[in-house]
This record gives sequence, structure tokens and C-alpha cells, in this order.
Amino acid sequence: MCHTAIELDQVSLGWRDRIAVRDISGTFARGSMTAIVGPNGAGKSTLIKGIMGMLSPLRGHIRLANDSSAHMACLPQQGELDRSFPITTYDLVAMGAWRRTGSWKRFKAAEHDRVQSALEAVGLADFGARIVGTLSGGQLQRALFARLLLHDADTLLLDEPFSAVDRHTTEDLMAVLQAWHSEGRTVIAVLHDMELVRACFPQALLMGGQAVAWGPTPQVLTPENLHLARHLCAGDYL
Ligand SMILES: Nc1ncnc2c1ncn2[C@@H]1O[C@H](COP(=O)(O)OP(=O)(O)OP(=O)(O)O)[C@@H](O)[C@H]1O
Repeated sequence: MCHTAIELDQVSLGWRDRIAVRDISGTFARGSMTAIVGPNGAGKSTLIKGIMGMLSPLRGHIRLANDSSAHMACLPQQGELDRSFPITTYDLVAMGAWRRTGSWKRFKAAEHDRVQSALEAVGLADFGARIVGTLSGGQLQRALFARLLLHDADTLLLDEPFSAVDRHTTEDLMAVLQAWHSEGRTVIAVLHDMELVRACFPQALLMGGQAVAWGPTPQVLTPENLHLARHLCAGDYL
């Protein structure tokens, strides 16, 4: 496992015994940067939930480096967030440090500096006092990236991080992802923008209810593989 961040060993995942991800095996190497792609319903979010331990495999094993999810952080889809909670942007970002501090009581001056730096890094330096519910979709996504910066995790899983944001915000947040990658962290992101995947992600996992292809992006995103993934999701081969 030393060069492996996450190993999937014949993993099947599903909801109420209905299989959404079938028999997938492979590894995410430490420090790799992988896009998970595929049509709607291909099982991408289900796989992320399985890796995060939010869903137990129906079959097979998911092995994590250090046998622990403590070194992982996840950015969920925006639709899964409750924006009505009355919390400031600063506090939302600061929550990312809780694993280190344990509570607000141990939240020292150094952490305050880190929150401010993270807000600055995502272009929200003046937004700390804003209630989260008043942020635009793009601003909220920037705040969630800042929270991930505070996590300081070895492995980052992001589910459609750019789905609700404009091109400018995508470019800014993509630069944050690339910085994480260059620091040696493992980055795994569910994405629909194939152009972005081809340009920025060296590895890809193409899903269609199963792994259609997994490896270097140019070898994965071939017209044949994309066609097969679409057919699998349309039920042709299920
Ligand atoms: N909470 C749930 N309860 C029941 N079934 C679910 C649940 N979440 C997902 N599914 C089902 O699991 C299958 C895979 O869904 P999943 O959300 O993993 O796909 P996806 O590839 O992320 O799709 P999208 O691109 O549309 O987000 C689908 O058939 C979906 O209906």
C-alpha cells in the first residue's frame, strides 16, 4: 500500500441491494490526480461515498493508506448542502480545522491566520462575516475550497466541484486543485467537462455502472470507451 492511497478490490456498491457500481478493482496512487467521469447515473457519486466510508460495499474491499479516512477530505455536491444554517463564511471555513483543534476552545491564533489565508487564497478575503446563505453559488464553492485548505488532508475527493460556477471561478479553483496536486496530495474529482479533464487530469476513471476504463486520460477517453459507457448507462448491457 505504500505507493497507494486507495485500493478497490472487486468492490460493488449499491442502494437497498440495487447495485450502482459493479465489481470495480484498481488503485489510486499516492499523489495522483484522477478525474472520475461518466454519464448521469454511472455511479460516480456512489463510488465517492463508498471511498469516504459513507456507504459500505455490498461486496469487495476498499483499502485506504493508513487504514483510516482521517487523512481524507471530501467536497460534496452543492445540492447535498444545507445553506439555510445561519453560519458565517469564516466559521464555515474554520470548521475545516476542527480535526486538528478538536473544538473552538483550542482554536489558537495560528488557526485564525490560516482561515484568513485560506479565504484570501480563494478570493474571499472580505467575505468572512457574510452569512453563508447570502453567498452566490460560485462564492459558496470558493468558501468550501477554503474549508478544504484548512483540512490539510492527504487525499481530496471532490464531487462535481465546478458544476455551479462560471469559467473564471473554475479557473481559480482549478489552480487550487493543481497546487494541492503539486504538493503531493492525491486528488480525485468527479467531473463532466471532458475538455477540462483532458487538459488538467493525467488519470481518468470512466464509469458506466462499472469501470469502463481506468488509466492515463488519453487512453481512457477514447470514442469507443465513451460510447460503451453511454450504452451501459442506458441499460443496454445490464
Ligand atoms: N440515495 C440513494 N438512494 C437510492 N438510489 C440512489 C441513491 N443515490 C444514488 N442512487 C442511484 O444509484 C445510481 C448511481 O447514482 P450516482 O449518483 O452514483 O450516479 P452519478 O454517476 O454520480 O450521476 P450524476 O452524474 O447524475 O451525478 C443511480 O441509479 C441512482 O439513482
